[in-house]
Amino acid sequence: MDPANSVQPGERGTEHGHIPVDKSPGGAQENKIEQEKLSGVVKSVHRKLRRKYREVGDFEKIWREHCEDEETLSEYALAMKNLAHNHWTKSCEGEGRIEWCRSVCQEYFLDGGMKRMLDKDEKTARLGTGKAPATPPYQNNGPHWSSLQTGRIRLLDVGSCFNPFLKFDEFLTVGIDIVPAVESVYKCDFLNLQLQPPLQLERQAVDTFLQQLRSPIDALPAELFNVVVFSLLLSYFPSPYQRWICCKKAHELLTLHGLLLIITPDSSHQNRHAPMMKSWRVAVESLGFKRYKYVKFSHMHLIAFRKASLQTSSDLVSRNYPEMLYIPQDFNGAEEEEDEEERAEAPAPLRSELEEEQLACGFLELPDAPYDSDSGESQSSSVPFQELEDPILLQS
Ligand SMILES: C[S@@+](CC[C@H](N)C(=O)[O-])C[C@H]1O[C@@H](n2cnc3c(N)ncnc32)[C@H](O)[C@@H]1O
Repeated sequence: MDPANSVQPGERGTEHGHIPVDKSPGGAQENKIEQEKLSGVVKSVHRKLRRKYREVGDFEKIWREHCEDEETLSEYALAMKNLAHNHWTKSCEGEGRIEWCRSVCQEYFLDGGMKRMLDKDEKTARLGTGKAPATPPYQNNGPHWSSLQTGRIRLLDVGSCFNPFLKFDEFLTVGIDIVPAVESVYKCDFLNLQLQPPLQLERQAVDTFLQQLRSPIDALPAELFNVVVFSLLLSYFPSPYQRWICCKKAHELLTLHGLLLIITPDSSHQNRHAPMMKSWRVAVESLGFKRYKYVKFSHMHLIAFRKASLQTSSDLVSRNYPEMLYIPQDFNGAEEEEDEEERAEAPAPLRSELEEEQLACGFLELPDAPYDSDSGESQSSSVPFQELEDPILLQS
């Protein structure tokens, strides 16, 4: 039986559908080979997109062709689902990106985090002007902070693949993907999603609207979601402009004070790509967000932004904000990509335990970044959900 085709935990109405991983010595070896094969499929799609972007330059054309390549897309979707369900269970447990998203939402919407942030904003405004704002921020036209304690948190998971949030009752989850790996995810190209005026409906009616969505989704009303998740999405795109379009759309789709959760792969030490993270922060905040949380796990950055304003302030004439959403691979030349391709095709050398762990996180690591055990020890597994000191990002 192809494990990727069996019932999985992300499916509507199913739970605990994990395929047991064969832990016998021979089985472990086979698992490893299988895992390498799967992460190879995923990585090669990313590489191919980057190569085409380098050669052709027109990201819209490349994207159109990519979305028409159904064979590659289906292979990718199956590989991704299989990796997540059957191979990332043990080694990456401390790296639970989905659990991190869940805990941030819990703290922000249900345990008073949003109220604390709004009180802080009010205090800052008071200090700035010397008087209290005419309307306290949480009584503006966004949702009253306490109203989110009833009702479910409306969550849009972009690039959902296997719908990992569906199993959590506190969310009314809408998973979208260009190639859904499970039936409960709606087919939708977020880059080309049309935005409509916001619904003028009561909460209950909005929930009903969301529960009645049908695949494919081509358009959605603005200000519909409390949370938008980009988990391992932005690095899929070869162009920073595509990442920018996504963040801008997320801003429009969120209710005031809603959260944008961005998870992006990076296996290096926290400080190695700190300038990149700072650059992302400036770009995303220019859209009307404020950073709420940041944490570095050993294989990824996890950032929560809250929509602090309905307006965006990005003046694209004075600063090239889209370019600020770069990733290290954007600067790879053809040669570096070819080297990577060759390395991927070469027979697997013997690996240390550490390298095995990195492999378990498959395609996550950035190409030039050696794993740094300091970061793993001090930032990840032991305190996975705590905000950690982030000296560089705090400097702006
Ligand atoms: C690396 S996978 C991440 C899957 C999942 N979010 C996770 O964290 O494991 C990236 C996913 O984004 C999807 N994707 C890429 N571009 C997209 C777009 N424009 N609209 C919707 N989904 C997209 C891909 O098909 C793929 O399933």
